[in-house]
Amino acid sequence: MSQLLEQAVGRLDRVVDADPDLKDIRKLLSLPHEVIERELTIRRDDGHRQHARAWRCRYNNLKGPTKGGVRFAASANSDDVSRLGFLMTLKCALLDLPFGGAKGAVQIEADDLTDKERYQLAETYGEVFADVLRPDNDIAMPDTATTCHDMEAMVAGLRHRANGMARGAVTGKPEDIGGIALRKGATGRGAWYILDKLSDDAGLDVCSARISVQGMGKAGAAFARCAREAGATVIAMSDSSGTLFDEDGLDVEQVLRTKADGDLDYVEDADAIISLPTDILCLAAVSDTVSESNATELNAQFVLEIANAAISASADEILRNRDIRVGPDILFNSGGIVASYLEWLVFQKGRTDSRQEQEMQWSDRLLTSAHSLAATAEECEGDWRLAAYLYALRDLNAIAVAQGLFDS
Ligand SMILES: NC(=O)c1ccc[n+]([C@@H]2O[C@H](COP(=O)([O-])OP(=O)(O)OC[C@H]3O[C@@H](n4cnc5c(N)ncnc54)[C@H](O)[C@@H]3O)[C@@H](O)[C@H]2O)c1
Repeated sequence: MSQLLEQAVGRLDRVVDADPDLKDIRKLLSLPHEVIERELTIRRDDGHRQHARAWRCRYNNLKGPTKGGVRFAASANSDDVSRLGFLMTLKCALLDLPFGGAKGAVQIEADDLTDKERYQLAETYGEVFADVLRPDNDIAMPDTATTCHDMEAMVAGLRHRANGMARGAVTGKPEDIGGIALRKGATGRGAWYILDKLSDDAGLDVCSARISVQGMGKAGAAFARCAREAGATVIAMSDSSGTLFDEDGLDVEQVLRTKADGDLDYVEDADAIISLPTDILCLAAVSDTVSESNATELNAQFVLEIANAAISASADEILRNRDIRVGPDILFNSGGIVASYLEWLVFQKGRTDSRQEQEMQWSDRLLTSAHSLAATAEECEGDWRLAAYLYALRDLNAIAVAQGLFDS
């Protein structure tokens, strides 16, 4: 097994210690169902061909068709794609969605591509995985560095390969081809919504909290906006180039506008945000941000993971010992997958509920899962990571047992 996946699956050992009945499902989840690796070729604007490795990991389909984002990243690899597919499996179980977990990636530096080349990249991903991506088998959606425009190109690619259910095989699409308005910013808004609903359990007054947000992309920006709108003070924001800080609070809209113009005036390097004194630190950038080497530097009361696998298992233990509570990724970044589920339902049902109905379904689903986590946490001395994994594993275990997958 590869290192990243091994570490992620290794976290399940604590879950089995808490509930030994889960040992069979832990074993079943230790390897992906399938990881498909293919070569993808695009024609650059100067005429030369560029080849790239592309993956689709269908980690587990106990609960239904697999679902997961597609990222374009120079650092993408099979191990990371599998780890993220594993986390998607747990997330769908915790949220009680009828999906298994998946993830896709293309190993490429997307920032180097022109708009035309980028369209071709997403379109080609759709073509190359047209035999896999179907609404009843595996459904793609946006992820790091991919947007609704990439999803539109992916739908076009599926269609080129006579995939007649292309719109149902991709969510996060623009609204004019079957996307839903609710999807925009759903991950960051969902993180804020859950934090607000669990604030009493966390011992936080979120509306008067001082908050730092690492990452100013789709998720971090939406979270920072919600925090500001609720009256919290966003004292720091960062991206890959540096950190902004103002003790009296940043003007989030102004920061995001200035970032769009490429004109930000950073006061610290990108890593500085990790150790700034704050009530809530929101990690909304990349995986593996907090490890054993910097977990002792954190100066926050509560750390919230929007980025998948932002905190390593050993860092989790350090934070636990320091009484710093962690809001785990599989709950706190689930606003996007729930919105994607509602978009997929539009294709399944052939009709769109009103925005208001969709908002209600979205918030109900998040609230139910937040309450499930809080109830399970009572068994786990308030450890939300353990509670989230315990709930998810029990759900998957019940299905596996009902399907007769384990020897009695
Ligand atoms: N957007 C979603 O719907 C969604 C859903 C679930 C999980 N996530 C996870 O949340 C994270 C962010 O997703 P996104 O969609 O906002 O991605 P994005 O690509 O839109 O934005 C990522 C942001 O992180 C910043 N960044 C990169 N390296 C950094 C560093 N070292 N320090 C500070 N900032 C850094 C980038 O500059 C950018 O602002 C990813 O890990 C993603 O997997 C996103």
